[in-house]
Amino acid sequence: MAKTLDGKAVAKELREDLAKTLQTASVKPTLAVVFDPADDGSRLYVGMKQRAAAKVGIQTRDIAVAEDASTSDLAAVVAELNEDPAVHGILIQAPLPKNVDDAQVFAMVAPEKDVDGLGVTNQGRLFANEAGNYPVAATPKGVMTLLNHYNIDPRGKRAVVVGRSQLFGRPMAALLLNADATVTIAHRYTSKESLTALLLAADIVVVGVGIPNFIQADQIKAGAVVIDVGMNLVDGKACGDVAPAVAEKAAWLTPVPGGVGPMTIAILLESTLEAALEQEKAVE
Ligand SMILES: NC(=O)C1=CN([C@@H]2O[C@H](COP(=O)(O)OP(=O)(O)OC[C@H]3O[C@@H](n4cnc5c(N)ncnc54)[C@H](OP(=O)(O)O)[C@@H]3O)[C@@H](O)[C@H]2O)C=CC1
Ligand SMILES: Nc1nc(=O)c2c([nH]1)NC[C@@H]1CN(c3ccc(C(=O)N[C@@H](CCC(=O)O)C(=O)O)cc3)C=[N+]21
Repeated sequence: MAKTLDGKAVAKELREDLAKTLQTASVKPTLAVVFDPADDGSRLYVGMKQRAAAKVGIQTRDIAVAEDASTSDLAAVVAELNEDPAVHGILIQAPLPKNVDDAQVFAMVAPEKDVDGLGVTNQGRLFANEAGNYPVAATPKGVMTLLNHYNIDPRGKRAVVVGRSQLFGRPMAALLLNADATVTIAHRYTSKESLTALLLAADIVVVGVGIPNFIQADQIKAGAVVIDVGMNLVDGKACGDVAPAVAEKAAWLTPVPGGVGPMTIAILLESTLEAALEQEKAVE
């Protein structure tokens, strides 16, 4: 039976450390959250992010986007937030309304306020494995933090990332590559046969496609580490992309809920604090 990678517990520790740091910090960070209130998921996740922020001492500012907003409407919103010295971090919660190109909006965020690391500058730094501190997408960074917590070192391991979005798959693959894993990315055009062959050879599998039970037990090598990033609502209950029976094959598995989700939120808060501290240093 797989052991649990307890994201909920690790995230709680992280948030407690942050709260402690913030008690004596010289700055009170503010995170602006740009989101589509008509999207059920966004309302739910943004609410969770705001509550977690308030608990550690990070202020949030909501910017609800109108249903008929365009990319250029968003450009004006983001430009204003970029200029506002009271805002330290800007989160563009995906997906935005249908007429908006999410990637274009990610790219408009000033790199020093891009706490989710989704803009081209910060993604470029990640892909170049640039040294130093810069924000990295919270979900993949949360996965790396969780692996590190359990002393699972990707170096020399065969890792398969399923999904290639800007939010998850691409930065996940870059982080694993930077950590010296041998990385393969699978996506919609990877045949089922190829995917199964890749998965059966993988030591570390990280899946985020948004399809319940997408990964089955007979596709997983005995003893593999399996990270379930998927977040699906089935009959009102959260479930991931990995079938429950995978727990009988894997050595380690993240639960849903209580795995990657809470890590994503904790890392976002950590990146917001880091951005605020950097910006304060810059004006001194
Ligand atoms: N727990 C958390 O903190 C987070 C959870 N999530 C969850 O992770 C999942 C993915 O999110 P996100 O990346 O934003 O979603 P996207 O819809 O942007 O991307 C989905 C990815 O899955 C790939 N895909 C779709 N169908 C298949 C298939 N049949 N075989 C292989 N690959 C496939 C797509 O491939 P292609 O590029 O070819 O279209 C795409 O790269 C969702 O369930 C989301 O809710 C996301 C972010 C954070
Ligand atoms: N710019 C941007 N950054 C994101 O990080 C981002 C985004 N856009 N768009 C949508 C996805 C989704 N996402 C989640 C975060 C936490 C949970 C989470 O904490 N989930 C709980 C369960 C929630 C429930 O019970 O329904 C858990 O896994 O334990 C889920 C999903 C962040 N995303």
